[in-house]
Amino acid sequence: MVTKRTPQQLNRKPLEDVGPPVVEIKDLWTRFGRTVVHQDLNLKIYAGEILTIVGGSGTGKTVLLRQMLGLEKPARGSVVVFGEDICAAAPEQLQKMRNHWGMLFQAGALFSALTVFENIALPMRELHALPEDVIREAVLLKMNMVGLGVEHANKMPSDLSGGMVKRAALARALALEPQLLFLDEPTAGLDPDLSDAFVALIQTLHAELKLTVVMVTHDLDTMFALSTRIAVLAEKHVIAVGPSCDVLKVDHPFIKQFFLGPRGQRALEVLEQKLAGNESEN
Ligand SMILES: Nc1ncnc2c1ncn2[C@@H]1O[C@H](COP(=O)(O)OP(=O)(O)OP(=O)(O)O)[C@@H](O)[C@H]1O
Repeated sequence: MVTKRTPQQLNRKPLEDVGPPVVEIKDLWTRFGRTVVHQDLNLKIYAGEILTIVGGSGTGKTVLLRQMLGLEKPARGSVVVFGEDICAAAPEQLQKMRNHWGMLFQAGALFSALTVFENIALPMRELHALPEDVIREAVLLKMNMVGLGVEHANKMPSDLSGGMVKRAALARALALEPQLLFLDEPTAGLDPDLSDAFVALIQTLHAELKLTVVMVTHDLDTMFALSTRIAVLAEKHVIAVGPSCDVLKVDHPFIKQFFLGPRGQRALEVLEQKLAGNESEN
Protein backbone atom coordinates (compact mmCIF):
# COMPACT_ATOMS: atom_id res chain seq x y z
CA MET A 1 0.00 0.00 0.00
CA VAL A 2 1.42 3.34 -1.04
CA THR A 3 1.26 6.30 1.29
CA LYS A 4 0.54 9.39 -0.78
CA ARG A 5 3.06 12.16 -0.32
CA THR A 6 2.25 15.78 -0.75
CA PRO A 7 4.49 17.89 -2.99
CA GLN A 8 5.73 19.62 0.16
CA GLN A 9 6.87 16.30 1.67
CA LEU A 10 8.65 15.35 -1.54
CA ASN A 11 10.50 18.62 -1.43
CA ARG A 12 12.02 18.08 1.99
CA LYS A 13 15.11 16.37 0.59
CA PRO A 14 17.58 18.84 -0.99
CA LEU A 15 17.62 18.22 -4.74
CA GLU A 16 21.42 17.92 -4.95
CA ASP A 17 21.21 14.92 -2.56
CA VAL A 18 19.25 12.83 -5.06
CA GLY A 19 22.18 12.69 -7.49
CA PRO A 20 22.87 14.24 -10.89
CA PRO A 21 19.96 15.67 -12.88
CA VAL A 22 17.93 13.21 -14.96
CA VAL A 23 17.42 15.97 -17.53
CA GLU A 24 19.72 18.95 -17.96
CA ILE A 25 18.99 21.67 -20.50
CA LYS A 26 21.96 23.96 -21.03
CA ASP A 27 22.05 27.35 -22.79
CA LEU A 28 19.32 26.29 -25.22
CA TRP A 29 18.16 28.42 -28.14
CA THR A 30 15.20 27.65 -30.39
CA ARG A 31 14.51 29.55 -33.60
CA PHE A 32 11.82 29.21 -36.24
CA GLY A 33 12.90 31.45 -39.10
CA ARG A 34 13.50 34.83 -37.53
CA THR A 35 11.42 34.06 -34.46
CA VAL A 36 13.42 33.22 -31.37
CA VAL A 37 11.33 31.07 -29.04
CA HIS A 38 13.97 30.13 -26.42
CA GLN A 39 17.11 32.09 -25.63
CA ASP A 40 19.75 30.80 -23.18
CA LEU A 41 17.25 28.56 -21.46
CA ASN A 42 18.57 26.43 -18.58
CA LEU A 43 16.73 23.82 -16.55
CA LYS A 44 17.66 20.80 -14.42
CA ILE A 45 15.19 18.06 -13.52
CA TYR A 46 16.11 15.63 -10.75
CA ALA A 47 15.19 12.02 -10.02
CA GLY A 48 11.81 11.56 -8.37
CA GLU A 49 10.49 15.02 -9.21
CA ILE A 50 7.22 15.94 -10.83
CA LEU A 51 8.34 19.09 -12.60
CA THR A 52 5.66 21.12 -14.33
CA ILE A 53 6.47 23.56 -17.12
CA VAL A 54 4.06 26.48 -17.29
CA GLY A 55 3.99 29.63 -19.37
CA GLY A 56 1.79 31.74 -21.60
CA SER A 57 0.56 30.52 -24.96
CA GLY A 58 3.37 30.28 -27.51
CA THR A 59 6.21 30.45 -24.95
CA GLY A 60 7.55 27.15 -26.23
CA LYS A 61 6.47 24.58 -23.63
CA THR A 62 5.53 21.92 -26.18
CA VAL A 63 8.63 22.57 -28.26
CA LEU A 64 10.77 22.17 -25.12
CA LEU A 65 9.05 18.86 -24.31
CA ARG A 66 9.67 17.68 -27.88
CA GLN A 67 13.32 18.68 -27.58
CA MET A 68 13.63 16.62 -24.37
CA LEU A 69 12.24 13.67 -26.32
CA GLY A 70 14.70 14.24 -29.17
CA LEU A 71 11.84 14.92 -31.62
CA GLU A 72 13.19 18.41 -32.36
CA LYS A 73 16.69 19.83 -32.23
CA PRO A 74 17.45 23.21 -30.70
CA ALA A 75 19.39 25.79 -32.71
CA ARG A 76 22.03 25.92 -29.96
CA GLY A 77 22.70 24.38 -26.57
CA SER A 78 22.28 20.86 -25.28
CA VAL A 79 19.65 18.57 -23.80
CA VAL A 80 21.24 15.88 -21.64
CA VAL A 81 19.00 13.01 -20.55
CA PHE A 82 20.39 10.33 -18.23
CA GLY A 83 23.86 11.72 -18.96
CA GLU A 84 23.58 11.53 -22.79
CA ASP A 85 23.37 14.59 -25.02
CA ILE A 86 20.34 13.67 -27.07
CA CYS A 87 21.02 16.44 -29.62
CA ALA A 88 24.21 14.61 -30.60
CA ALA A 89 22.75 11.07 -30.49
CA ALA A 90 22.39 8.97 -33.65
CA PRO A 91 18.79 7.95 -34.53
CA GLU A 92 19.30 4.30 -33.44
CA GLN A 93 20.83 5.42 -30.14
CA LEU A 94 17.96 7.85 -29.60
CA GLN A 95 15.45 5.07 -30.22
CA LYS A 96 17.15 2.91 -27.59
CA MET A 97 17.15 5.80 -25.11
CA ARG A 98 13.46 6.43 -25.73
CA ASN A 99 12.74 2.92 -24.44
CA HIS A 100 13.56 4.31 -20.97
CA TRP A 101 11.04 7.15 -21.31
CA GLY A 102 7.27 7.07 -21.43
CA MET A 103 5.18 9.74 -23.15
CA LEU A 104 1.55 10.63 -22.76
CA PHE A 105 0.52 13.11 -25.42
CA GLN A 106 -2.66 15.13 -25.37
CA ALA A 107 -3.51 14.38 -29.00
CA GLY A 108 -3.04 11.05 -30.73
CA ALA A 109 -2.97 9.21 -27.43
CA LEU A 110 -4.00 5.86 -28.95
CA PHE A 111 -3.99 4.31 -32.43
CA SER A 112 -7.65 4.26 -33.41
CA ALA A 113 -7.32 1.12 -35.56
CA LEU A 114 -5.86 -0.98 -32.73
CA THR A 115 -7.60 -2.47 -29.71
CA VAL A 116 -6.67 -1.33 -26.21
CA PHE A 117 -4.61 -4.52 -25.81
CA GLU A 118 -2.74 -3.98 -29.08
CA ASN A 119 -2.11 -0.31 -28.28
CA ILE A 120 -0.48 -1.17 -24.95
CA ALA A 121 1.41 -4.13 -26.47
CA LEU A 122 2.83 -2.03 -29.32
CA PRO A 123 5.98 -0.65 -27.60
CA MET A 124 6.78 -4.19 -26.38
CA ARG A 125 6.28 -5.71 -29.85
CA GLU A 126 8.56 -3.05 -31.33
CA LEU A 127 11.43 -4.44 -29.24
CA HIS A 128 11.16 -7.73 -31.23
CA ALA A 129 12.52 -9.51 -28.17
CA LEU A 130 9.60 -10.56 -26.01
CA PRO A 131 7.58 -13.78 -26.39
CA GLU A 132 3.82 -13.43 -26.80
CA ASP A 133 2.95 -14.87 -23.36
CA VAL A 134 5.24 -12.34 -21.64
CA ILE A 135 3.64 -9.49 -23.63
CA ARG A 136 0.17 -10.71 -22.69
CA GLU A 137 1.02 -10.87 -18.98
CA ALA A 138 2.66 -7.44 -19.09
CA VAL A 139 -0.28 -5.79 -20.90
CA LEU A 140 -2.76 -7.16 -18.37
CA LEU A 141 -0.51 -6.02 -15.53
CA LYS A 142 -0.31 -2.48 -16.94
CA MET A 143 -4.09 -2.40 -17.45
CA ASN A 144 -4.54 -3.42 -13.83
CA MET A 145 -2.01 -0.79 -12.73
CA VAL A 146 -4.00 2.04 -14.33
CA GLY A 147 -7.38 0.71 -13.17
CA LEU A 148 -8.60 -0.62 -16.54
CA GLY A 149 -10.51 -3.89 -16.23
CA VAL A 150 -9.51 -6.82 -18.45
CA GLU A 151 -12.96 -6.64 -20.08
CA HIS A 152 -11.76 -3.52 -21.93
CA ALA A 153 -8.77 -5.27 -23.54
CA ASN A 154 -10.47 -6.00 -26.86
CA LYS A 155 -12.33 -2.70 -27.17
CA MET A 156 -11.45 -0.11 -29.78
CA PRO A 157 -10.43 3.36 -28.52
CA SER A 158 -13.66 4.82 -29.95
CA ASP A 159 -15.64 2.59 -27.55
CA LEU A 160 -13.91 4.04 -24.48
CA SER A 161 -14.81 7.08 -22.37
CA GLY A 162 -12.34 10.00 -22.23
CA GLY A 163 -11.05 8.88 -18.83
CA MET A 164 -10.50 5.32 -20.05
CA VAL A 165 -8.62 6.54 -23.14
CA LYS A 166 -6.26 8.47 -20.83
CA ARG A 167 -5.76 5.37 -18.66
CA ALA A 168 -5.06 3.16 -21.68
CA ALA A 169 -2.61 5.76 -23.03
CA LEU A 170 -0.92 5.88 -19.64
CA ALA A 171 -0.68 2.08 -19.61
CA ARG A 172 1.01 2.26 -23.02
CA ALA A 173 3.38 5.00 -21.79
CA LEU A 174 4.34 2.68 -18.92
CA ALA A 175 4.63 -0.44 -21.12
CA LEU A 176 8.44 -0.55 -21.11
CA GLU A 177 8.72 0.36 -17.42
CA PRO A 178 10.23 3.81 -17.97
CA GLN A 179 12.09 5.76 -15.32
CA LEU A 180 11.10 9.05 -16.90
CA LEU A 181 7.55 9.97 -17.90
CA PHE A 182 6.55 12.97 -20.04
CA LEU A 183 2.96 14.19 -19.72
CA ASP A 184 1.49 16.77 -22.10
CA GLU A 185 -1.76 18.19 -20.69
CA PRO A 186 -2.65 14.90 -18.94
CA THR A 187 -6.06 16.05 -17.67
CA ALA A 188 -7.17 18.09 -20.70
CA GLY A 189 -10.69 17.18 -21.79
CA LEU A 190 -11.60 15.38 -18.54
CA ASP A 191 -14.41 16.62 -16.31
CA PRO A 192 -13.36 17.62 -12.75
CA ASP A 193 -14.10 14.22 -11.14
CA LEU A 194 -12.27 12.24 -13.81
CA SER A 195 -9.45 14.75 -13.70
CA ASP A 196 -9.11 14.31 -9.89
CA ALA A 197 -9.12 10.53 -10.31
CA PHE A 198 -6.42 10.71 -13.00
CA VAL A 199 -4.29 13.03 -10.83
CA ALA A 200 -4.60 10.54 -7.94
CA LEU A 201 -3.56 7.71 -10.29
CA ILE A 202 -0.46 9.64 -11.43
CA GLN A 203 0.41 10.39 -7.79
CA THR A 204 0.17 6.71 -6.85
CA LEU A 205 2.15 5.49 -9.87
CA HIS A 206 4.79 8.18 -9.37
CA ALA A 207 5.37 6.97 -5.81
CA GLU A 208 5.07 3.23 -6.56
CA LEU A 209 7.25 3.20 -9.67
CA LYS A 210 9.70 5.86 -8.43
CA LEU A 211 9.18 7.84 -11.62
CA THR A 212 10.59 11.19 -12.61
CA VAL A 213 7.79 13.12 -14.31
CA VAL A 214 8.01 16.13 -16.63
CA MET A 215 4.62 17.69 -17.32
CA VAL A 216 3.15 20.55 -19.31
CA THR A 217 -0.28 21.67 -18.18
CA HIS A 218 -2.54 24.71 -18.26
CA ASP A 219 -4.71 23.21 -15.54
CA LEU A 220 -3.80 24.87 -12.25
CA ASP A 221 -5.57 22.23 -10.14
CA THR A 222 -3.48 19.50 -11.76
CA MET A 223 -0.33 21.60 -11.48
CA PHE A 224 -0.74 22.40 -7.77
CA ALA A 225 -1.83 18.86 -6.89
CA LEU A 226 1.05 17.06 -8.61
CA SER A 227 4.10 19.29 -8.95
CA THR A 228 7.10 19.01 -6.67
CA ARG A 229 8.53 21.98 -8.61
CA ILE A 230 7.30 24.38 -11.25
CA ALA A 231 9.37 25.96 -14.02
CA VAL A 232 7.89 29.15 -15.45
CA LEU A 233 8.69 30.04 -19.07
CA ALA A 234 8.54 33.72 -20.00
CA GLU A 235 10.78 36.13 -21.87
CA LYS A 236 12.20 33.15 -23.82
CA HIS A 237 13.71 31.41 -20.79
CA VAL A 238 12.93 29.97 -17.35
CA ILE A 239 12.22 33.01 -15.18
CA ALA A 240 11.51 31.03 -12.00
CA VAL A 241 11.83 27.43 -10.87
CA GLY A 242 11.06 25.89 -7.51
CA PRO A 243 8.27 24.55 -5.30
CA SER A 244 4.97 26.31 -6.03
CA CYS A 245 5.07 28.21 -2.71
CA ASP A 246 8.43 29.78 -3.68
CA VAL A 247 7.46 30.51 -7.29
CA LEU A 248 4.30 32.31 -6.14
CA LYS A 249 6.46 34.80 -4.27
CA VAL A 250 8.42 35.83 -7.39
CA ASP A 251 7.57 39.36 -8.42
CA HIS A 252 6.88 39.04 -12.16
CA PRO A 253 3.78 40.20 -14.10
CA PHE A 254 3.18 36.76 -15.67
CA ILE A 255 3.40 34.98 -12.30
CA LYS A 256 1.01 37.48 -10.71
CA GLN A 257 -1.50 37.17 -13.53
CA PHE A 258 -1.22 33.36 -13.94
CA PHE A 259 -1.08 32.13 -10.35
CA LEU A 260 -2.59 34.90 -8.33
CA GLY A 261 -5.61 35.69 -10.52
CA PRO A 262 -9.04 34.26 -9.60
CA ARG A 263 -8.31 30.87 -11.27
CA GLY A 264 -5.02 30.46 -9.42
CA GLN A 265 -6.54 31.49 -6.10
CA ARG A 266 -9.34 28.94 -6.50
CA ALA A 267 -6.88 26.16 -7.35
CA LEU A 268 -4.72 27.06 -4.34
CA GLU A 269 -7.71 27.07 -2.00
CA VAL A 270 -8.76 23.60 -3.24
CA LEU A 271 -5.22 22.30 -2.71
CA GLU A 272 -4.99 23.78 0.78
CA GLN A 273 -8.32 22.19 1.73
CA LYS A 274 -7.13 18.81 0.45
CA LEU A 275 -3.83 19.08 2.32
CA ALA A 276 -5.63 20.08 5.51
CA GLY A 277 -7.89 17.02 5.04
CA ASN A 278 -4.86 14.72 4.55
CA GLU A 279 -3.18 16.06 7.69
CA SER A 280 -6.26 15.55 9.86
CA GLU A 281 -6.52 11.93 8.52
CA ASN A 282 -2.88 11.15 9.54
N1 LIG B 1 7.48 23.53 -36.48
C1 LIG B 1 7.30 24.82 -36.24
N2 LIG B 1 7.52 25.75 -37.20
C2 LIG B 1 7.38 27.08 -36.96
N3 LIG B 1 7.01 27.59 -35.77
C3 LIG B 1 6.77 26.71 -34.76
C4 LIG B 1 6.91 25.30 -34.95
N4 LIG B 1 6.61 24.67 -33.78
C5 LIG B 1 6.31 25.67 -32.91
N5 LIG B 1 6.40 26.88 -33.50
C6 LIG B 1 6.18 28.17 -32.84
O1 LIG B 1 6.93 28.20 -31.65
C7 LIG B 1 6.23 28.87 -30.62
C8 LIG B 1 6.11 27.98 -29.40
O2 LIG B 1 5.22 26.91 -29.69
P1 LIG B 1 4.72 25.88 -28.60
O3 LIG B 1 3.69 25.02 -29.25
O4 LIG B 1 5.88 25.20 -27.96
O5 LIG B 1 4.06 26.84 -27.53
P2 LIG B 1 3.30 26.46 -26.18
O6 LIG B 1 3.98 27.20 -25.09
O7 LIG B 1 3.25 24.98 -26.02
O8 LIG B 1 1.88 27.08 -26.46
P3 LIG B 1 0.41 26.63 -25.99
O9 LIG B 1 0.37 26.88 -24.50
O10 LIG B 1 -0.49 27.59 -26.70
O11 LIG B 1 0.20 25.21 -26.34
C9 LIG B 1 4.90 29.27 -31.21
O12 LIG B 1 4.97 30.60 -31.62
C10 LIG B 1 4.72 28.35 -32.40
O13 LIG B 1 3.97 28.96 -33.41
